[in-house]
Amino acid sequence: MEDEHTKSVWSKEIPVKEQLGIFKRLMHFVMRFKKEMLIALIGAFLVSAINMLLPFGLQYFLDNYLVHLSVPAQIILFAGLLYGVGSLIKAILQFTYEYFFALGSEKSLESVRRALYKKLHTLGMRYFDQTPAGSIVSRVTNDTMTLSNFLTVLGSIVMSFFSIVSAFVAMFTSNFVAGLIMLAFLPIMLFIIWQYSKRSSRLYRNYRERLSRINTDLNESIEGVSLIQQFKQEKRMINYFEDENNSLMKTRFNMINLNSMLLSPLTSMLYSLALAVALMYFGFPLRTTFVPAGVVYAFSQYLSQFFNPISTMMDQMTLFQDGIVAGKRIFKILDATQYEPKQNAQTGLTITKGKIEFKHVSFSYGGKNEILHDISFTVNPGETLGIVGHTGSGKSSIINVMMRFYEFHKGEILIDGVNIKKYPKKELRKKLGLVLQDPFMFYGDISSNIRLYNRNITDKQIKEAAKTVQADSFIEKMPGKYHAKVGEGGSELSQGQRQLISFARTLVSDPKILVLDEATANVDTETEALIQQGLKRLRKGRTTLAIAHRLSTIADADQIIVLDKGRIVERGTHEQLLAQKGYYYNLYTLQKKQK
Ligand SMILES: Nc1ncnc2c1ncn2[C@@H]1O[C@H](COP(=O)(O)OP(=O)(O)OP(=O)(O)O)[C@@H](O)[C@H]1O
Repeated sequence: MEDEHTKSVWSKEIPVKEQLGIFKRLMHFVMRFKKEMLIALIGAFLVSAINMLLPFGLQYFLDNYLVHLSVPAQIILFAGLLYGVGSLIKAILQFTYEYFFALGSEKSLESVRRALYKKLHTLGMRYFDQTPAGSIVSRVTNDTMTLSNFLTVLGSIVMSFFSIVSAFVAMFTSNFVAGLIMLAFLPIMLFIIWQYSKRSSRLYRNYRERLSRINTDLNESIEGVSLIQQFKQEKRMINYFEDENNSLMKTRFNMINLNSMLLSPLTSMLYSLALAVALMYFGFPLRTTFVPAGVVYAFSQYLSQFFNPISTMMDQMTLFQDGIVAGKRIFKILDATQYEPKQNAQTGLTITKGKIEFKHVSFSYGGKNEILHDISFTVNPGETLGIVGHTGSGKSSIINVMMRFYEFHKGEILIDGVNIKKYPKKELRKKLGLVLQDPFMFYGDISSNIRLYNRNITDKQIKEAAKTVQADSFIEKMPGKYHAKVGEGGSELSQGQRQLISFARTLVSDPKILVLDEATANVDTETEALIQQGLKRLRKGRTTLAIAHRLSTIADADQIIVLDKGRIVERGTHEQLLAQKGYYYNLYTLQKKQK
């Protein structure tokens, strides 16, 4: 999906200086594969040299032998053989150039993709809050593909450059004055290229913008199909799409017009003109010296070696610009600075007991609006802390700072008496188990979703864990059992089943501390009972922070804190809080009435 980020990049022209900067950085990736690129460059150079030599050889043969009526058969044979060998060497060199260039380009692209993916894993939640997932996917896939075109164009530009230079060298060697006359066509060509590039880049930007709008529309109408049908929005959507589609076609049409006017016809007209001028010069009646036919032949070859690459280059100019834009968007990710909160990897500290202390913790997502204010509590090893409060009161935010998804700037969080920031990330992730309301399922099977590709976990352990959290019975009923396929996002599993699998997943990783966002929605009473039992078993012997939407589920918690607008407004056990007849009491009675 294209997005606002995309649009802003397309609608603005990138200043030349910035384009050069992007180009240099892209070349940095390419230069990692110097060996391949150097071989390709030598290949391209030699191909151009042969392109220059072959007509030269033919010119020599024409002027020295073919003009005479009787040419010895050996000479003809030798000339034919020489030309054949030359063409064969050219083909081999062409292959070498293309092969090594493709190899270098693909390796460069692979390294760009790797760098992007690696970078994404260093970025914090803040980055993902601000960047639409669709745009990230499009950066890693589409934009790197666009870079592939860009590199192909780059190769063709190098090749064209060699071809143009060698054509000129050959023309000057063959006939200096004619070469000079042909040089006059160069500024004309450059002028046409300049004019073409100005117009085509504007049209191309326009085209991409419209295409991106169509993509966004399409995406919206697929994702929101139920809403569209429910509110009878089909007609409006179709009309809107038609308008966009029409504009796209018009822009595309303008592009085709420009290309069909400027691209081939103009260059081939100029080529014919140049050829005519050359022929006129060679056949000029007042000439005192005779110009041999071979020279005329070679000249016509050199002229086509000059004009053809120019029209190819013009044709590919938009792809080149496309590559620069793709590069800009890729570097935007590589330069992002919203890193995940830092942990100290050197300390080697381990979490053994699981005591949690929040001391005057305050937190904001963007650094402006404080969401959590002065939060303090202690949870002793093995105890459960229930967190309750209205929607938006800050429950998930407490989990977010506890899990180190976001950095907090005021106060302290201690685990086993040590500042949470001092634990290596690996230790933290190992000892803190997070169970979310709607757990994510990976593409694969049930067992890989429980094991999460940790090879140290045996099948037996998986089954034990599933049994403990009561997931085993439904897994055993599935076709394929523990190897039953799980599609993208686990859509063919019910929410309750996904919950139970995620419990098993957490149980096999055996964390010291559990962080739970309690599941409530859309499960039947039977599954609810299963989930509650599973949770109870999961919590056993572990320190637990649990967000509870249904208060009955944490009635047995050792301590409950009640949040309101990011502050703790009440704390105590279920009974103590009910007796206070405050927020908790009100929430509890409200929920009872709703039942
Ligand atoms: N990623 C985020 N970026 C910016 N603000 C956020 C983000 N997540 C939550 N908030 C804001 O922080 C406040 C607290 O949200 P939080 O999700 O912690 O509430 P909650 O109590 O868990 O709500 P719920 O019960 O609906 O899940 C809300 O005002 C919300 O708009």
